[in-house]
Amino acid sequence: MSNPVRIVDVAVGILVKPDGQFLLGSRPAGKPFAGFWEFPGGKLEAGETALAALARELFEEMGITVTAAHPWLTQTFTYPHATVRLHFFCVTAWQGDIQSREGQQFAWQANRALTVSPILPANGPIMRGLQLPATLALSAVALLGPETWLARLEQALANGLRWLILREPQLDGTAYAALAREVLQRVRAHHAQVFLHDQIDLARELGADGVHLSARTAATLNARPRGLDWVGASVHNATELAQAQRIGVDYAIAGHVKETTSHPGAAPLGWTSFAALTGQGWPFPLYAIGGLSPADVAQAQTHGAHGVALLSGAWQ
Ligand SMILES: Nc1nc2c([nH]c(=O)n2[C@@H]2O[C@H](COP(=O)(O)OP(=O)(O)OP(=O)(O)O)[C@@H](O)[C@H]2O)c(=O)[nH]1
Ligand SMILES: [Mg+2]
Repeated sequence: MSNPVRIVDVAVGILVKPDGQFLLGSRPAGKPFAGFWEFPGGKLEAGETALAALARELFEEMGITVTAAHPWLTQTFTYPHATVRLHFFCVTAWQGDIQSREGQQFAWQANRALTVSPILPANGPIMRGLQLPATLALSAVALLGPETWLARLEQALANGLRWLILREPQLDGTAYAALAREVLQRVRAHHAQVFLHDQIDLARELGADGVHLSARTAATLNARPRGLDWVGASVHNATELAQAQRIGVDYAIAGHVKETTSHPGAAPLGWTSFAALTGQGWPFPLYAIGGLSPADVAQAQTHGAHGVALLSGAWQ
């Protein structure tokens, strides 16, 4: 008789400092993968929620009391010894000094400059997800006209804009390609990243950082487009999220959350339905979109988002 696969639920905490550094700990001797680096956390007990397990484990392992944490993403990974479902949380505030209660070492790490290794095998996509900024901007040529928007773009770059999706469905192929060339040149000077919208071949040709897929285009793909660093998708429901997962996106944008002038008449999801979607546990970070501003980041995160995607809100 074959046993059904038993899934071990694990709550994992990514302690993040305001400067973006996060904490890794070394796995104590005697456990599987001893000496590997991981985020603190451990298995859920019977009847326990992931958030309660997180608080208990972080207190047991490091003596801190979690005071602010939001769900981030969920990864399922099969090891030789077990299949684990890792419920990752971003922990942004805690009380107490971090103590090594299990003989583990701790190290604050900066993304893309890890000084410790090896990391637990399941955690690769996590490191990538941690590179994503809290706000993504969508271009607004249609809204503001090319000159005003390019001027606002310069301003936003000077103010720290890092990721831009160039989405201008009103432009024909030639005009879009010309804009993409211009924007890539400007944005590069600021070490920000540009994603082209639905234009996979053009993104490769121009060396853009990635492609952002409409839900409609994502639905036509069987696999992640090759040769691009980043692939994201827009989604509106669980079916589209499942398709995004199938093709292996790095992030998704879900909405729209509030009423927005760009989708007049379409009923907004609202935060409750948004949280129900994120709560299904997707293996990539999710951004909320639709009538949002940078001030909505914290609220989006309490509803399971990584951050917010902004259209008009990015250019004010
Ligand atoms: N804590 C933690 N566990 C992870 C991470 N990534 C990952 O694959 N795991 C896996 O999750 C599983 C459970 O984690 P754990 O060993 O910390 O569980 P625990 O604290 O309850 O330990 P215990 O059973 O000895 O009491 C292990 O199979 C571990 O390999 C991670 O970043 N942090
Ligand atoms: Mg543990």
